[in-house]
Amino acid sequence: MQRMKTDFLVIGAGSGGLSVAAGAAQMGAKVVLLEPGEMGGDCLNYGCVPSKALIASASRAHRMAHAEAFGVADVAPQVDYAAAQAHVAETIARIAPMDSQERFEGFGVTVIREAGRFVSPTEVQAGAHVIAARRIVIATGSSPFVPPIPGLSDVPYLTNETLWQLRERPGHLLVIGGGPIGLEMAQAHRRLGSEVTVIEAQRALGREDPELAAIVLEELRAEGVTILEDTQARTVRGQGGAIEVETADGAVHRGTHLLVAVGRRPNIDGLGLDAAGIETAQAGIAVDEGLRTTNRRVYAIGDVSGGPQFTHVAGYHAGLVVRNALFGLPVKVKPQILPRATYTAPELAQVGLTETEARRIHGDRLEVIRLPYQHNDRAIAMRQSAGLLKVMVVKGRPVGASMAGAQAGELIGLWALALSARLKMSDIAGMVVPYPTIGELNKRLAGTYFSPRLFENETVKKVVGLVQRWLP
Ligand SMILES: Cc1cc2nc3c(=O)[nH]c(=O)nc-3n(C[C@H](O)[C@H](O)[C@H](O)COP(=O)(O)OP(=O)(O)OC[C@H]3O[C@@H](n4cnc5c(N)ncnc54)[C@H](O)[C@@H]3O)c2cc1C
Ligand SMILES: NC(=O)c1ccc[n+]([C@@H]2O[C@H](COP(=O)([O-])OP(=O)(O)OC[C@H]3O[C@@H](n4cnc5c(N)ncnc54)[C@H](O)[C@@H]3O)[C@@H](O)[C@H]2O)c1
Repeated sequence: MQRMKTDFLVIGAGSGGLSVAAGAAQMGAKVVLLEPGEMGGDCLNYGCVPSKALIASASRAHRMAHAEAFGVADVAPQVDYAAAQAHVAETIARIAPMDSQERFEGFGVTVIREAGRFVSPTEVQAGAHVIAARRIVIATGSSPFVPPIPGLSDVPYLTNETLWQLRERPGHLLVIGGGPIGLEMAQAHRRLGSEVTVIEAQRALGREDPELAAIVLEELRAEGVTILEDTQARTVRGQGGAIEVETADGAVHRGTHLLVAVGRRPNIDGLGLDAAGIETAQAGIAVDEGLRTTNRRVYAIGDVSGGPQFTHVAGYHAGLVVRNALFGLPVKVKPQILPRATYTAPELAQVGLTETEARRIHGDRLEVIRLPYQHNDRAIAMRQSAGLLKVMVVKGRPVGASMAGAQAGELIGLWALALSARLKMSDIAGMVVPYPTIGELNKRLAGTYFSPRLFENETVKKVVGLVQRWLP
């Protein structure tokens, strides 16, 4: 057994762990990083990157098939699914050097390609190494949750870990789960030419503002994705190429392939948390507002800590932990500044409070400012004018923003800044943006907040009248 000592031990080289390791090592700390699987974790290898690459292929196919309105003849795209998956693999390969062992060793990080397991409150065993560390960061992420549906384990099913190995296009893809994974992949496959049926036990995109989710669901349905809501998958049977899902209403849905996307479970098995006095909660490792576990020397970040499961959240957690552990600065997670986006077309994005949450918290003080995309010249030119922005405002400051429409994932960035920097609506209204851009929607929405105050205000009218009388 080889014994080592370090300042920082990071368990898991995904979005969160890599950010901690890079930050801490480049600021002079001694860092050991453990990873038994692929460097880069879920996001690079099985999540964000492959899904967005496949969505890009699907978007190309869709545009070819829907060009006529622009004066360009529609063509039926000849989809080579294996080549689309090769594009996915190439995208991963192009990004992988950023997360590679070599790059991190270049920062001075000791990378050990083994799984870590606590053997005491301050020590972790990884293969033939026992590493004692002053601070330990658990960043082991999450895995697809596979529900105990009778028959599921007897049929070949896909998850986000195996979908990217598929080389034959599914003739009919059945998807259990209408969350972001299910719907992003449902639309991508439909656009690449598969029949797609989504089976959702409750409401599809159930975490989102229902009015905005409806805009996305309407488009997916219009493109031919069958989305069944309030429909629970009860049993699964069949074999590769001929799979049946029976739902609670007794209906039988037949397809060639099955994708299971019903949420995630935290990667805590085999970590030996008991040996370190680390407790778990329902959704993952229990942490306080500063991401410390019940063992004060150990932090948990990213998906395994049970909060919102996004790459940018894992990265944000990493920044807080580095600040706290290296400089002793107090840190606190601010859930209200964390955005999210679902990359369907149209996109769906959220930061801060939804309308329902804001109404519950702020009651009558809440103003909801709405702006449909149909007023945006660029959206009209691109025939992408289906969409809606809603911003929740209290006393002149935004407390939440929700939107569905083209580039919503880009538009939400400004509201994420507004919430984190506590900007006022007047700051957004005062910004000048280039014409014609989709981004003008943000400024125009802020203008909509002020228009009744300026244009329907008798005092303003009197002041203007007076000033005009005195001006030469
Ligand atoms: C299909 C899909 C699409 C997604 N799309 C997006 C998106 O568009 N945008 C977005 O923000 N998020 C997206 N996500 C979520 C995002 O991938 C995760 O939130 C993010 O990867 C979490 O980072 P993490 O560091 O917590 O975990 P991960 O990135 O999963 O890294 C955890 C690492 O820990 C390793 N590990 C596990 N156990 C051990 C152990 N005992 N010892 C050492 N190492 C261990 C794992 O092998 C893994 O490499 C998507 C997820 C999926 C599944
Ligand atoms: N664009 C992005 O940022 C992005 C994309 C994909 C995934 N992610 C992350 O990954 C996480 C996991 O995504 P997900 O879509 O797997 O999970 P999810 O929890 O968001 O959605 C799963 C859905 O499956 C449904 N469900 C559960 N059991 C079912 C059953 N037996 N039959 C039918 N439906 C059932 C649930 O009601 C829920 O709507 C997301 O919450 C998100 O944090 C992010």
